[in-house]
Amino acid sequence: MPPKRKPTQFQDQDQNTLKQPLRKRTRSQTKADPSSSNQPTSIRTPKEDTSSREEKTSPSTSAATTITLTLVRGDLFHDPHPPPRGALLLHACNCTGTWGAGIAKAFRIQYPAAYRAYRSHCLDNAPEPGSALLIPPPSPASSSGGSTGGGGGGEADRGHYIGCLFTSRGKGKTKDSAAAILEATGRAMGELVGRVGEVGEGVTEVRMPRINAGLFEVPWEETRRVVEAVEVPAGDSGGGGEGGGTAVMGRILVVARE
Ligand SMILES: Nc1ncnc2c1ncn2[C@@H]1O[C@H](COP(=O)(O)OP(=O)(O)OC[C@H]2O[C@H](OP(=O)(O)O)[C@H](O)[C@@H]2O)[C@@H](O)[C@H]1O
Repeated sequence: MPPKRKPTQFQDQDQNTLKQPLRKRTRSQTKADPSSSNQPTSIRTPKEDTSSREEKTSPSTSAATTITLTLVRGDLFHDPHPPPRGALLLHACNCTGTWGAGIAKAFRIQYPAAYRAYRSHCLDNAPEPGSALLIPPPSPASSSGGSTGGGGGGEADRGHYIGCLFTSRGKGKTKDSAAAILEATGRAMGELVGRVGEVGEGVTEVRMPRINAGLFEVPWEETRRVVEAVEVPAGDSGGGGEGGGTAVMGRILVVARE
């Protein structure tokens, strides 16, 4: 049952001051996830001055926990430090099966096995906007097979999960409207929270770029409000590890290049 979304009770903290980048790591036992045979798991249904300081934006506190976004300036794949093993990297995807430009293209080059999993999912299952796909780290064998001009074998060593948020059916000129993208973003994030709670006990931290803010042309503030209204079930820290499970989805690092 995906977590509900609360009406946006967005409380901007000091929007214009960014502090030092995060240094903290969320360490957890990185256990192999027994339920993932390296197969992606799909889900049906359904900042601001970015100088090199961090801005914590969190919604008003209430009994229910919602996602907190922490903005840091830098490059998703390198700052504030390279993603540790078990990191979950999210990005906004179209449903057509292509990561053709922007950060999606960088993902395709650096995570060729994940790209193949995403593409197969699109071709085989025709995902709808508002769904999400959680792709576990590949096994060494599967990530060496084939490449889309990418980083090849390093993918398995890095041990990163890739999270695809299907926020628009189309891309480029056929992308969905901003309103539709925002609506799909909330649902997709909610579904991903649920999925990470079910099979993501190996996830050590979650990071993403300012999704939808570039090629999808949706103002970042709008996406941020939607994401910070997504509920995260309190207390579930996954399969007994030090991290992982639903709780890790409660604190997402947003790495903004500009
Ligand atoms: N290394 C990096 N580190 C940190 N931030 C980085 C970065 N590289 C770029 N950014 C910034 O991250 C924001 C969103 O980056 P994007 O504009 O790419 O994505 P979007 O979410 O708006 O749109 C998705 C569609 O774009 C793709 O292209 P195709 O349709 O395949 O052709 C997909 O497949 C979808 O369809 C922008 O602020 C970029 O400046």
